Amino acid sequence: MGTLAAAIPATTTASRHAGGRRHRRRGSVAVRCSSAADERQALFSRIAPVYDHVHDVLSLGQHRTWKRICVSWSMAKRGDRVLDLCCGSGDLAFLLSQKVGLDGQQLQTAASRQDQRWKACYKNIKWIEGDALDLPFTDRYFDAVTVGYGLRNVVDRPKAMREILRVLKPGSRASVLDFNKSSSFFTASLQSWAIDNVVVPLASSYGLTEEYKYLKSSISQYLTGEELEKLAKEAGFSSAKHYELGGGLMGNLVATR
Ligand SMILES: C/C(=C\Cc1cc(O)c2ccccc2c1O)CCC[C@H](C)CCC[C@H](C)CCCC(C)C
Ligand SMILES: C[S@@+](CC[C@H](N)C(=O)[O-])C[C@H]1O[C@@H](n2cnc3c(N)ncnc32)[C@H](O)[C@@H]1O
Repeated sequence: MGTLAAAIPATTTASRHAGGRRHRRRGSVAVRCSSAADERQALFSRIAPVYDHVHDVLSLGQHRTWKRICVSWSMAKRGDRVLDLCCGSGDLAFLLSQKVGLDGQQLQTAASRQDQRWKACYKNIKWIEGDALDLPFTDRYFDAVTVGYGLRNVVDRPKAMREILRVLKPGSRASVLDFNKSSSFFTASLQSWAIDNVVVPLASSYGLTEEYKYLKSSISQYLTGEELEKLAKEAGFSSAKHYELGGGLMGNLVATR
C-alpha cells in the first residue's frame, strides 16, 4: 500500500481524514500503508519530515522543474480526471490540481491566491490509500497519470505499468519521472559521485544515511530509458519515449495508451 492522489475537478468527498502534508483540511484523506513492501514504506515515512527540504537543497530546487516537466508532459488539462501515483507529499498532485482546475467562478478564487501555497483548486484532490499494483479505480478512468520517483520503488514494475494502462483512457498518457539509469559511463559516474559525496553526507546530517544509501542501490537496480520504453510497450502502451533531464541525471518516460 502507499500513496495515491486523484485530482478530479469536483469537490473532495473523501471519507477519512488523516491529513495531507501541507493541507490538513477536513475532507482530505491521507494515506497509510501496510503491505509486503512495509520496510520500503517505513523508509519513506522516515524521510517524509525532511523530504521536500532535502530535495530543494540537494537539487538546488531543480526537482521542482523536473516535476513540472513531468506534469506538463502528461498533457493533463482543465476539466480532466488525473491520477498521481506514489504521490508522497503531493508535489505532482498539487501541480496536476492546478492543471485540471475547478469549474467556473472558483477559478477566479484560485487565481487570486496565485502567490499563496494554498490554492482553491486543491479542493479537487482526493488523497487515497492504495496500492499501485492494485489500483482502486475502474478501467479507462483517468485522462492522465503521473508517477514521480515511484516506479523505481514498487516491487513489481510490469504490474504497475499494466495497472496504469488499465486505468488510463485510450489515447491518454502516463508520465513517469525518476532518476535516469544512464548508459553513459560519465553520467553514471557523475550521478554516483554526487550521491556518494553530496546526497548521502547531507542526508546523514538528518540521520538518513541508510535511507539515501538505498537510493543509490535502487537506481543501480532500475531500468535504463530504453528498458523503460520496452516495459511500457510490453504492458500494452501504443507508444513510449524516454527523455533525459538534468544533464542525464533524471529521466521522464512518456507512454501513450
Ligand atoms: C525528488 C528526488 C528524489 C526523490 C527520492 C526518491 C527515492 O526513490 C528515494 C529513495 C530513498 C531515499 C530518498 C529518495 C528520494 O529522495 C530527486 C531530487 C532529490 C535528489 C536526492 C537530488 C539528486 C541530486 C543530483 C544527483 C545532483 C543534482 C545536480 C544539479 C544541482 C542538478
Ligand atoms: C520517493 S517517494 C515519491 C513521492 C512523490 N511522488 C515525489 O515525486 O516526491 C516514493 C513514494 O512511493 C510510494 N510507494 C511505494 N510503493 C508504492 C505502492 N506499491 N503503491 C503506492 N505507493 C507506493 C511511497 O509510499 C512513497 O510515498
